[in-house]
Amino acid sequence: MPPESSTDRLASDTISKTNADSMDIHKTQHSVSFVDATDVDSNDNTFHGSNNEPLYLRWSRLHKSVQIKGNKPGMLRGSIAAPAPQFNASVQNQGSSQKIILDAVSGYAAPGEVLAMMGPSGSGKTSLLNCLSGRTPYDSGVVSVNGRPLGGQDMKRLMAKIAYVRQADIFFEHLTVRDQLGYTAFLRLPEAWSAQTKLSEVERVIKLLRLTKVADSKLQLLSGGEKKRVNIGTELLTDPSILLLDEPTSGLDSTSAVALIRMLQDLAKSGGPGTKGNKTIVTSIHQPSSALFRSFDRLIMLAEGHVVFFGTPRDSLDYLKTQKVGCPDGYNAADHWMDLLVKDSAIEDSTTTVTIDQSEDNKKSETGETDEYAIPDTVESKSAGQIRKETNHSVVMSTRERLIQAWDSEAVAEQMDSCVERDSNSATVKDPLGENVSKYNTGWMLQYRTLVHRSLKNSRSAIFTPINIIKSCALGLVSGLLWFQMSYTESRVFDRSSYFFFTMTFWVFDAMFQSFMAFPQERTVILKERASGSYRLSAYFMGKTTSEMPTRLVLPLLYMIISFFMASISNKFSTFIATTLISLLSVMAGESIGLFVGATIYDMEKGMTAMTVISLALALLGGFFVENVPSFLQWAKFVSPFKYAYDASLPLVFDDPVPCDGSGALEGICGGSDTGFAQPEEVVAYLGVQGSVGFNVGILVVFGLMPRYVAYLALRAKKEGDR
Ligand SMILES: Nc1ncnc2c1ncn2[C@@H]1O[C@H](COP(=O)(O)OP(=O)(O)OP(=O)(O)O)[C@@H](O)[C@H]1O
Repeated sequence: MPPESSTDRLASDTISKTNADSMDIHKTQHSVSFVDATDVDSNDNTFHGSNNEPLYLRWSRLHKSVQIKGNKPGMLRGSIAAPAPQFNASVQNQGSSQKIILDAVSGYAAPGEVLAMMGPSGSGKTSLLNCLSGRTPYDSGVVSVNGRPLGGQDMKRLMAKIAYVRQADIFFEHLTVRDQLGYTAFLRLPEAWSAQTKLSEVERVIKLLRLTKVADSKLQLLSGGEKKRVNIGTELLTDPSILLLDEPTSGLDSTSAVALIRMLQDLAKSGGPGTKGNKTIVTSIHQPSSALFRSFDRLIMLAEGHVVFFGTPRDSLDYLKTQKVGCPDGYNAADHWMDLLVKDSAIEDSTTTVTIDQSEDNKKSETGETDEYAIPDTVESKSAGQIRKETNHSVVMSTRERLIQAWDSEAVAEQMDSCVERDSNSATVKDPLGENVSKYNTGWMLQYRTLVHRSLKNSRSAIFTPINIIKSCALGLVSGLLWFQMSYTESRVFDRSSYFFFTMTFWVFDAMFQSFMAFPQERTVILKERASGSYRLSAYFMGKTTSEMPTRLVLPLLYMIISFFMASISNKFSTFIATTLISLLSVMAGESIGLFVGATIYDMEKGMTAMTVISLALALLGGFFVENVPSFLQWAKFVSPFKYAYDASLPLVFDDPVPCDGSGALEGICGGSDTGFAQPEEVVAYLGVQGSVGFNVGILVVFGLMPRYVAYLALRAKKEGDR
């Protein structure tokens, strides 16, 4: 424990003030809850009863650590690539080590307030938000909502009730703003609500976030700030009581950043038009301007996973004074905090000094704001510069560590515990997450229908692009010309079979790579949406499979229409239909393999390598290129979908006797003669076809389903926030 000092007094003053605030809000909260409870519409009790109630979020002694794998010495790593040991102490550890990313973190966020989370990069802001939102587990500690400590199952339900706006704006970029919000409304608003009500909610959010002008623009065309607002809007649709935001201002110019934070502050106070109750807002933010810094209701300062301050911005400045590191006049308070807390090897090792006066000036000129603390002349600027000069590494290190040491986390934790205990003993406390045990607001069927609709729209724009249509037509034309008007005779038997091998190979490859490439992008959207309890994975998978099928199949169909008749593969229309269906089935098999690789291998580069090896190996094993596959590899051809697509097509094409023409192509059957016929079954056997058409089609169906199912299981095992 730190020695009794003015620091301690200030910390305990801050805490008791905090507690007093917490008590006040807490008192009012019960009366609000009571009014809300009586005001519930009979149709939507699971929703309004839980989501609109002001919620008090507290956490105490949160601890989280992760396993860090040590670098194994490799040829390169051991020599050139490894950093010099003196610069990177942790890398020296060859085995795995434990890294503490949150250590005894305590605090609270109250309804009607914006809590700003600040700290240098890597201080644990995202990790804390992830834990509070239920996205990632923590090792120990307590998170409570309205005095109810949350267990593992509660955390799952909490995920659906807390809106969490992550740093990255992840959407299906082909959709418009209205589509994005509309689909979210249908997936996440209570099923009992009418479509009209859901659409009016969408319009409310569009208006609230000033997105009217871009409502019908595709997301890929929006600016960074507009995308961020859509991201926030997507979460606000459910009118959540708690809104967590991870650096919502990153990538925004300072004017938009200020506007966004002001909007959040309004939202916290009023709940926004058409909503009930105040919102509890927690946002992480990087170095706001002085004015913005002072406008937050409360701050939590983090450094290396420790809390170094929790309280109001004004108190934070007093606190720093007691620590003898007060913010100099004319200096941005947020920047000052950051200077004290930052641990950057580049700064520590540097002998030159970066002047903060400049960054401050830049900031002010960007925002056009006047700093309330600013004292316009050089005397003060100079003293700020001098202070900055003191921030050589020894001072930075000792100040940060001293601040970590000085903060009495246990006192905050004890206050949180006593509030939780008092609340849980209260007779009026009810389950803040509502009685609904499911984390979904909608049933499987509605989720499936909505996702089919969205996927149809999305895949139509993503797959059915002009460039893909041109590709299919051009390839059809080239193939048609290469195999142009083949006669149905002995000499063209191998050309005919090679047409099918090429066709099946190309379309399986194409589907494999397309679905593999599409998946990493889609996977992040799915993980994000699933983390907020939008839908079941099975609904998504079924929706994707059924909706993308028609669009994915149109392209091979175009190719077949052009090439089949140009090459004169057969003059029977039924053969055209049957072989086209088989090529479509092989596309489904290829897509399924692509999904499997995309879902199981997270790393794009590794996935790409795996795809290349798998696809080429499967094509080679198909039996077309190597006639005499070594006996120990004979089994391997049975794992190639190309083989089944090829074997299923040939009996359909060679269904009439083939006239011998003396070319010797079917030497073993025609014997070099130009009279007589090779019987269909003899031809297909000569070409090495195995199994009946039905059997090969059946195996193709299995290929279309099995890897897809494994991909589903792999995706199920992944959680949002996994790194
Ligand atoms: N799963 C993990 N494995 C290894 N390290 C992790 C993991 N999760 C977090 N960390 C580490 O924990 C620390 C805190 O990370 P976090 O993302 O919470 O920081 P942050 O304050 O949000 O940073 P930034 O402001 O740059 O986003 C970082 O050093 C990060 O590398």
